[in-house]
Amino acid sequence: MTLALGCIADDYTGASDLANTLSKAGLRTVQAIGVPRPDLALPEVDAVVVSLKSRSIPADEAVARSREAEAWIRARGAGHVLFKVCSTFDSTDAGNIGPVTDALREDAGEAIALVTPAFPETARTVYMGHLFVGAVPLAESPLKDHPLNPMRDSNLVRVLSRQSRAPVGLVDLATVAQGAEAVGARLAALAREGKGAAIADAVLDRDLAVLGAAALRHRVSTGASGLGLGLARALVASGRVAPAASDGALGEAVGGPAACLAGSCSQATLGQIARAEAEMPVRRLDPERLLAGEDEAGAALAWAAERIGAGPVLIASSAGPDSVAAVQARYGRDAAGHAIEAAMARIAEGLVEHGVRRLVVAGGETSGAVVDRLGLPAFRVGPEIAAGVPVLRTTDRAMLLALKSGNFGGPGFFTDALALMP
Ligand SMILES: Nc1ncnc2c1ncn2[C@@H]1O[C@H](COP(=O)(O)OP(=O)(O)OP(=O)(O)O)[C@@H](O)[C@H]1O
Ligand SMILES: O=C(O)[C@@H](O)C(=O)CO
Repeated sequence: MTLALGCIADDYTGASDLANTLSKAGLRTVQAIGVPRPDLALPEVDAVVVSLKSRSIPADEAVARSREAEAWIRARGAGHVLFKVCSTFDSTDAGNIGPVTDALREDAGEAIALVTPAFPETARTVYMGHLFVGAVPLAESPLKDHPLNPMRDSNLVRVLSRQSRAPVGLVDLATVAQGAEAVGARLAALAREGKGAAIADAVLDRDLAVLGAAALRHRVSTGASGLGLGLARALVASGRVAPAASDGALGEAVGGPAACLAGSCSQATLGQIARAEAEMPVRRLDPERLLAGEDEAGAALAWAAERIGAGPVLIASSAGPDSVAAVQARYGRDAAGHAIEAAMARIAEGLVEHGVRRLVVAGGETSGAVVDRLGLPAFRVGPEIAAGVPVLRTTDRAMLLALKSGNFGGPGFFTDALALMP
């Protein structure tokens, strides 16, 4: 298998978002969980998205895991590696977008890396290096209250500079509007000034097509699904990939009980859980009891076991910013997050033991914990439920999943997802 494009995603939901975008753009794509083992049989594809759980771990570990993924991808012939980060640039001053981009750029022998989280389809746009979420700057969006990486600065040149070894420049929209040659010239000029990365503006899909064409002339870039779209279009336009129709077919129905798990505390997910309360039984975990050592997971499983024969259920730990802040103040941010993720993973495992083969998970870290616990090696990409969220089918067993990034999906997401997961 020779890859046209290799991608390293810093979380599992982001990886499925990217796999969905690449597949819609005509690239035959597989999402692998972690660096694939040598004995993993993968179908013939144009692109592989290696999913890591490296967004919120120490920077040196994120760099080491990303380098392992990069070595696997390069050994399969990919000329370009895209490091997939969140469209809301989720990170802290300690990393991990800057350190991983620095490392991949150095390994590729490049002077500068193009970086853009723009994804207009989900209303993420970048202008003058400032990231907008819908109509508001990042720092005024709900991301300012993210449980793990509150985003309080909308200027990505500044954000990335604080995490990077080399200074960071800007490719502004006026340059992008002049086309890929102009972007290439600007990158070269910034590299001569000693910049190691450049935030690129983009507000429309046509800007992404320009950035994709410019990025493809280099061996590495960093961005969200929007840059993936640009790269896919450039690969097709260059004739390096013959576009495949993505028919969204995922084989036979799986059937049996279905369940949803939510660990995301994003505003979008909170609204989706509220809506689901009118549509299916919903159980809310009590984080205080869970962190105090009570068996909340066991109780939730017993609750689910009584109901899943009759229809889907939803189990959620999600809470609003005030109660998240209270739990974190008492138990610590990371300890609270990890304990809740571990409980969700245990619940997922128990649900599968009770016959669940159709599972919807909301939240990147939560999805990572669940997928790891279930030991799922790779997914094929099926129909799109909402922008950035496809149905996934495991390559090694008959199971359907949807891994939803916290902020994605419409108000009826859980029911919408299950309707596409027969
Ligand atoms: N009630 C709660 N109080 C404190 N932390 C919580 C609570 N519920 C969930 N968490 C933690 O908050 C974090 C949510 O992160 P997760 O990545 O799952 O969602 P997200 O950030 O909204 O999604 P994405 O990364 O896809 O945007 C997890 O570590 C989770 O365990
Ligand atoms: O880019 C996005 O917004 C998503 O794919 C994601 O990574 C959220 O965690």
